[in-house]
Amino acid sequence: MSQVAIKICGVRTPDAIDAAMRGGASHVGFVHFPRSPRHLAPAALADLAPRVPEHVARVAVLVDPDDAIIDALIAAGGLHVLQLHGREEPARVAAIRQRTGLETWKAIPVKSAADLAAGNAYAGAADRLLFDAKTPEGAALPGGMGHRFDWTLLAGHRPPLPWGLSGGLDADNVAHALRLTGAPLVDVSSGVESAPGIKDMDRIAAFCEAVSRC
Ligand SMILES: O=C(O)c1ccccc1NCC(=O)[C@H](O)[C@H](O)COP(=O)(O)O
Repeated sequence: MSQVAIKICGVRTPDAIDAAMRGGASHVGFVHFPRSPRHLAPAALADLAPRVPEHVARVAVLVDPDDAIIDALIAAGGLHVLQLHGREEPARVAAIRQRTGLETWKAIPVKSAADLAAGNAYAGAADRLLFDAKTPEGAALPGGMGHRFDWTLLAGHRPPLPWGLSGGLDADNVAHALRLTGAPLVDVSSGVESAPGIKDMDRIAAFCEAVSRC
């Protein structure tokens, strides 16, 4: 049985949550970013969140959020984790973590080896780094685009805080990614969808199955 934690990100429907639960996901991610096909407003989150069992972490994915939207999402979603996916500096991450008392993750966009080092500045500010593929300049979204980075960059990298791997993962490549990186947590969105924002239950099952075999 795999010890690797699984986050299914960008869920918008009860059946996607149920599929993630059947697959043994440890985290489900709710995206709040109006330009995203996965965007959920607080009211929609409030409808969906109770579907997630208590032992599974509800993660809000946010881009440079202000305190008001953080508070609205926490009130709506009974959140366990805030995933900051914008340009939040360490001081802002630390302030959000301190103010909310929630586990706080910082996404680190990666294209080259130099990008990995940017994560080190978040030691003491964040609870976890999420190494994700850097999306192209001018892209509509800072994540959730199915891009991957060179996973060999992570071989031998020892981040100073817990971490996870994200970006372009799917059922066919996740075992390879885990062999190369040894990631303790994997995060997927597009790779378990049939179209942007549309989760595919069979792909969720296949992804979780592939991770569980590792
Ligand atoms: O998924 C989105 O639409 C999104 C929008 C704005 C900021 C972050 C977003 N997603 C972040 C995630 O956690 C994704 O799971 C991660 O980037 C991996 O996505 P994918 O490559 O599609 O698996």
